[in-house]
Amino acid sequence: MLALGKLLELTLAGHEPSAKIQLTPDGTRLRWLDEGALEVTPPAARDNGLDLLLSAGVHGNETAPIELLDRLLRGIARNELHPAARILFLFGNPEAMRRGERYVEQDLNRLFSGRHEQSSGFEAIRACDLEHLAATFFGKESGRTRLHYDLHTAIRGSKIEQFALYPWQEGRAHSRRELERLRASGIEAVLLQNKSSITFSAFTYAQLGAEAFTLELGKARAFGQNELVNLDLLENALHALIEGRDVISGEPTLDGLQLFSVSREVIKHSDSFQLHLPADIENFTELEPGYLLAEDIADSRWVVEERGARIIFPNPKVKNGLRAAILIVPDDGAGLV
Ligand SMILES: O=C(O)CCC(=O)N[C@@H](CCC(=O)O)C(=O)O
Ligand SMILES: [Zn+2]
Repeated sequence: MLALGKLLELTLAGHEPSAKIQLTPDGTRLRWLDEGALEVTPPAARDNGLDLLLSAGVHGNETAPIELLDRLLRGIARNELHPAARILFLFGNPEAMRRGERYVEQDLNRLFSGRHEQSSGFEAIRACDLEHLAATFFGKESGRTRLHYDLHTAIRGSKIEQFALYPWQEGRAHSRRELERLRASGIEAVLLQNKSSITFSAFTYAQLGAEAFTLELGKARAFGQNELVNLDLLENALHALIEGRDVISGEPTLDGLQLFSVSREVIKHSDSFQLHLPADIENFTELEPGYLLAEDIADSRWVVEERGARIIFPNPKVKNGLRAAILIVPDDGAGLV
């Protein structure tokens, strides 16, 4: 296998490859760009016009998606997968990956869309670098298709194991076609965002015009302990995307895909913040109207008012000013185009 196919090994060891460019026997070019960043270019005759950004390890302890990208890249480097798409592989936070931690100083996935400029330190620099890598990859050329999957796993268990978060931008509708493809990739639910955000997928969606998603693929575990996370459907879909084959076999459908929208984000404002949920509560647990969800400074209270409300990503340990949970409600998909 070509040495650049071992991007994960190189990244975990903190090594730069001696050869930065390599060619597979079928003429695919691999180019190392930066720590944890590798561009794949198919031979011109096979290029189908898709620019596919695949990222994982934005949270360093979310290893199942990191291992998935490693398998894909090794498949390309072994000449087993034959790309028709241009691809940018990114391991988001190499230092956190080496430490097996979500982040080193601060959550990298809260530093995009310029937020890194108001901050400093390791993750702020990396967010700036990732923005540049993504912007350069997608380039200025119009007429190509831009797609970004930012792969994650969640801190806690979930009633719905594999789900997507679809960013939002003023004046832009969510695409039914993209959701049909996600459904065919094993994604069971999609959360349609309704305001801008400072995550990586929100950046590529709103600033770079890509179709972009955060994919949550099960519970975070250490390297080598992901046998309970079944990514077969997604992996097959990514093979198809990479090789320019249809992901959807048969009639496209949204049947079986649950849609939700954000009702409210619970923001932690102070050290007095208290979240009134059991520590082991699962994502997508339903909460009854009237339930006292959280309390914070100056007697502020979060009481559930919505019918059919569910909770995701509850985390009272986030830094002040950040999202400590999301209350979501079912969505009928009327806004899809
Ligand atoms: O399990 C949790 O509490 C967090 C899981 C996680 O890392 N989720 C992403 C979602 C990003 C998005 O909102 O698109 C995150 O919080 O960064
Ligand atoms: Zn994550």
